[in-house]
Amino acid sequence: MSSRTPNVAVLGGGSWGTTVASICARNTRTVLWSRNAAAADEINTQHTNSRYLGDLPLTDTLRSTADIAEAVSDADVLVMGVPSQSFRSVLQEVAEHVRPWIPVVSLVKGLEQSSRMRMTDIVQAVMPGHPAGVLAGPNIAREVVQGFAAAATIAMPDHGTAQMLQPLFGTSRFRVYTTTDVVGVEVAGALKNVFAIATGIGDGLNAGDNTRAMVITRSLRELAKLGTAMGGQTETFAGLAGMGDLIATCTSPHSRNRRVGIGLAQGKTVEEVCTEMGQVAEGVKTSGVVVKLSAELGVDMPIANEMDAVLNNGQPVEEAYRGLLRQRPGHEVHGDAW
Ligand SMILES: NC(=O)C1=CN([C@@H]2O[C@H](COP(=O)(O)OP(=O)(O)OC[C@H]3O[C@@H](n4cnc5c(N)ncnc54)[C@H](OP(=O)(O)O)[C@@H]3O)[C@@H](O)[C@H]2O)C=CC1
Ligand SMILES: O=C(CO)COP(=O)(O)O
Repeated sequence: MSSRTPNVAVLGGGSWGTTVASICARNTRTVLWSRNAAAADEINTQHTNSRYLGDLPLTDTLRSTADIAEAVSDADVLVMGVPSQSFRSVLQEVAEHVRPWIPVVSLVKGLEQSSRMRMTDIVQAVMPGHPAGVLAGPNIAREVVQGFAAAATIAMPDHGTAQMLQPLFGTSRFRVYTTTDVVGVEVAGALKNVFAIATGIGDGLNAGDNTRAMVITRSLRELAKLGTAMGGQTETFAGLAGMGDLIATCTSPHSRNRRVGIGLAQGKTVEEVCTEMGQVAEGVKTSGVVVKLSAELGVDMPIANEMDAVLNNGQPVEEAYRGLLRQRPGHEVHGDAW
């Protein structure tokens, strides 16, 4: 039996795909696919990805290519790091080149707009038979590349597979825990982005620390209610992928989703903020999916509803906060209202 470590292929050369690939390259042979040939070349020769991570140095053994078939041809693990709305098309493009039954790990924190599907459901639809899971947690990319201590959880349907993957993604400063709650981790990662936009609006309106804490805490409750209704485990929402990531994204100056909220509060349009950033803010598209799912499942989500109204129906941000404040607070734990 071969004792070599598994080969990893990461698809998506943005901030997070590059960061995770750089970590994996410390542990095993890793190839990063970027659709941008110049970016792939820069990673191979300069060991940087300046468009997304400035001059932060990447692991020098990380290899990058713009040829997707080459990237995955001898992969034992496939890692998906393209944004949620491109996830299906990239997977379809690569499916015929991937070895049978290798595990697929999603890094993605979003839901598909057209189908309302989670990324691991898309894996099952496009590549049935491959074990599909997710890596998520409070992980602002540039802080992870810089080597500041952080933690994430890897969720796979089978705990043995999660344990097999754990050492590929972890380092002494990037602590990777394991779980089998794929749904909980995936839903938590997608939903926190919507609430980070809400928090950013509050910050952009200079509402203060108490307001931010109120919005984060009540957001966690909405996130956990929808997450459990979708099949996630309650404990997951109090963990790294739930509360942990909600705190990081709702408070970090680096969060793209929080920056969308701040920009809206400053009078910019969603399009203006997104163009300025030049990076994905998954919460913008996830907001509409969340309200449809919550209506289908009968879960009351006042904050998410207000965000959908702001992002997709042109509601002024001040009116969103006024709308929430008009609601009478009920029982903190058992009540329906926010
Ligand atoms: N950044 C972070 O701190 C974290 C992000 N995430 C999640 O990771 C996922 C990826 O985000 P992130 O890396 O941050 O995004 P970025 O905006 O930084 O980069 C997106 C990358 O995806 C590529 N891409 C976009 N569409 C396609 C497509 N159709 N085909 C091929 N490549 C495509 C872009 O290529 P190009 O450059 O050519 O446009 C770019 O390389 C998101 O779901 C995000 O929520 C999770 C944890 C942390
Ligand atoms: O998911 C993230 C941190 O865990 C990154 O958040 P943003 O996409 O808002 O930057």
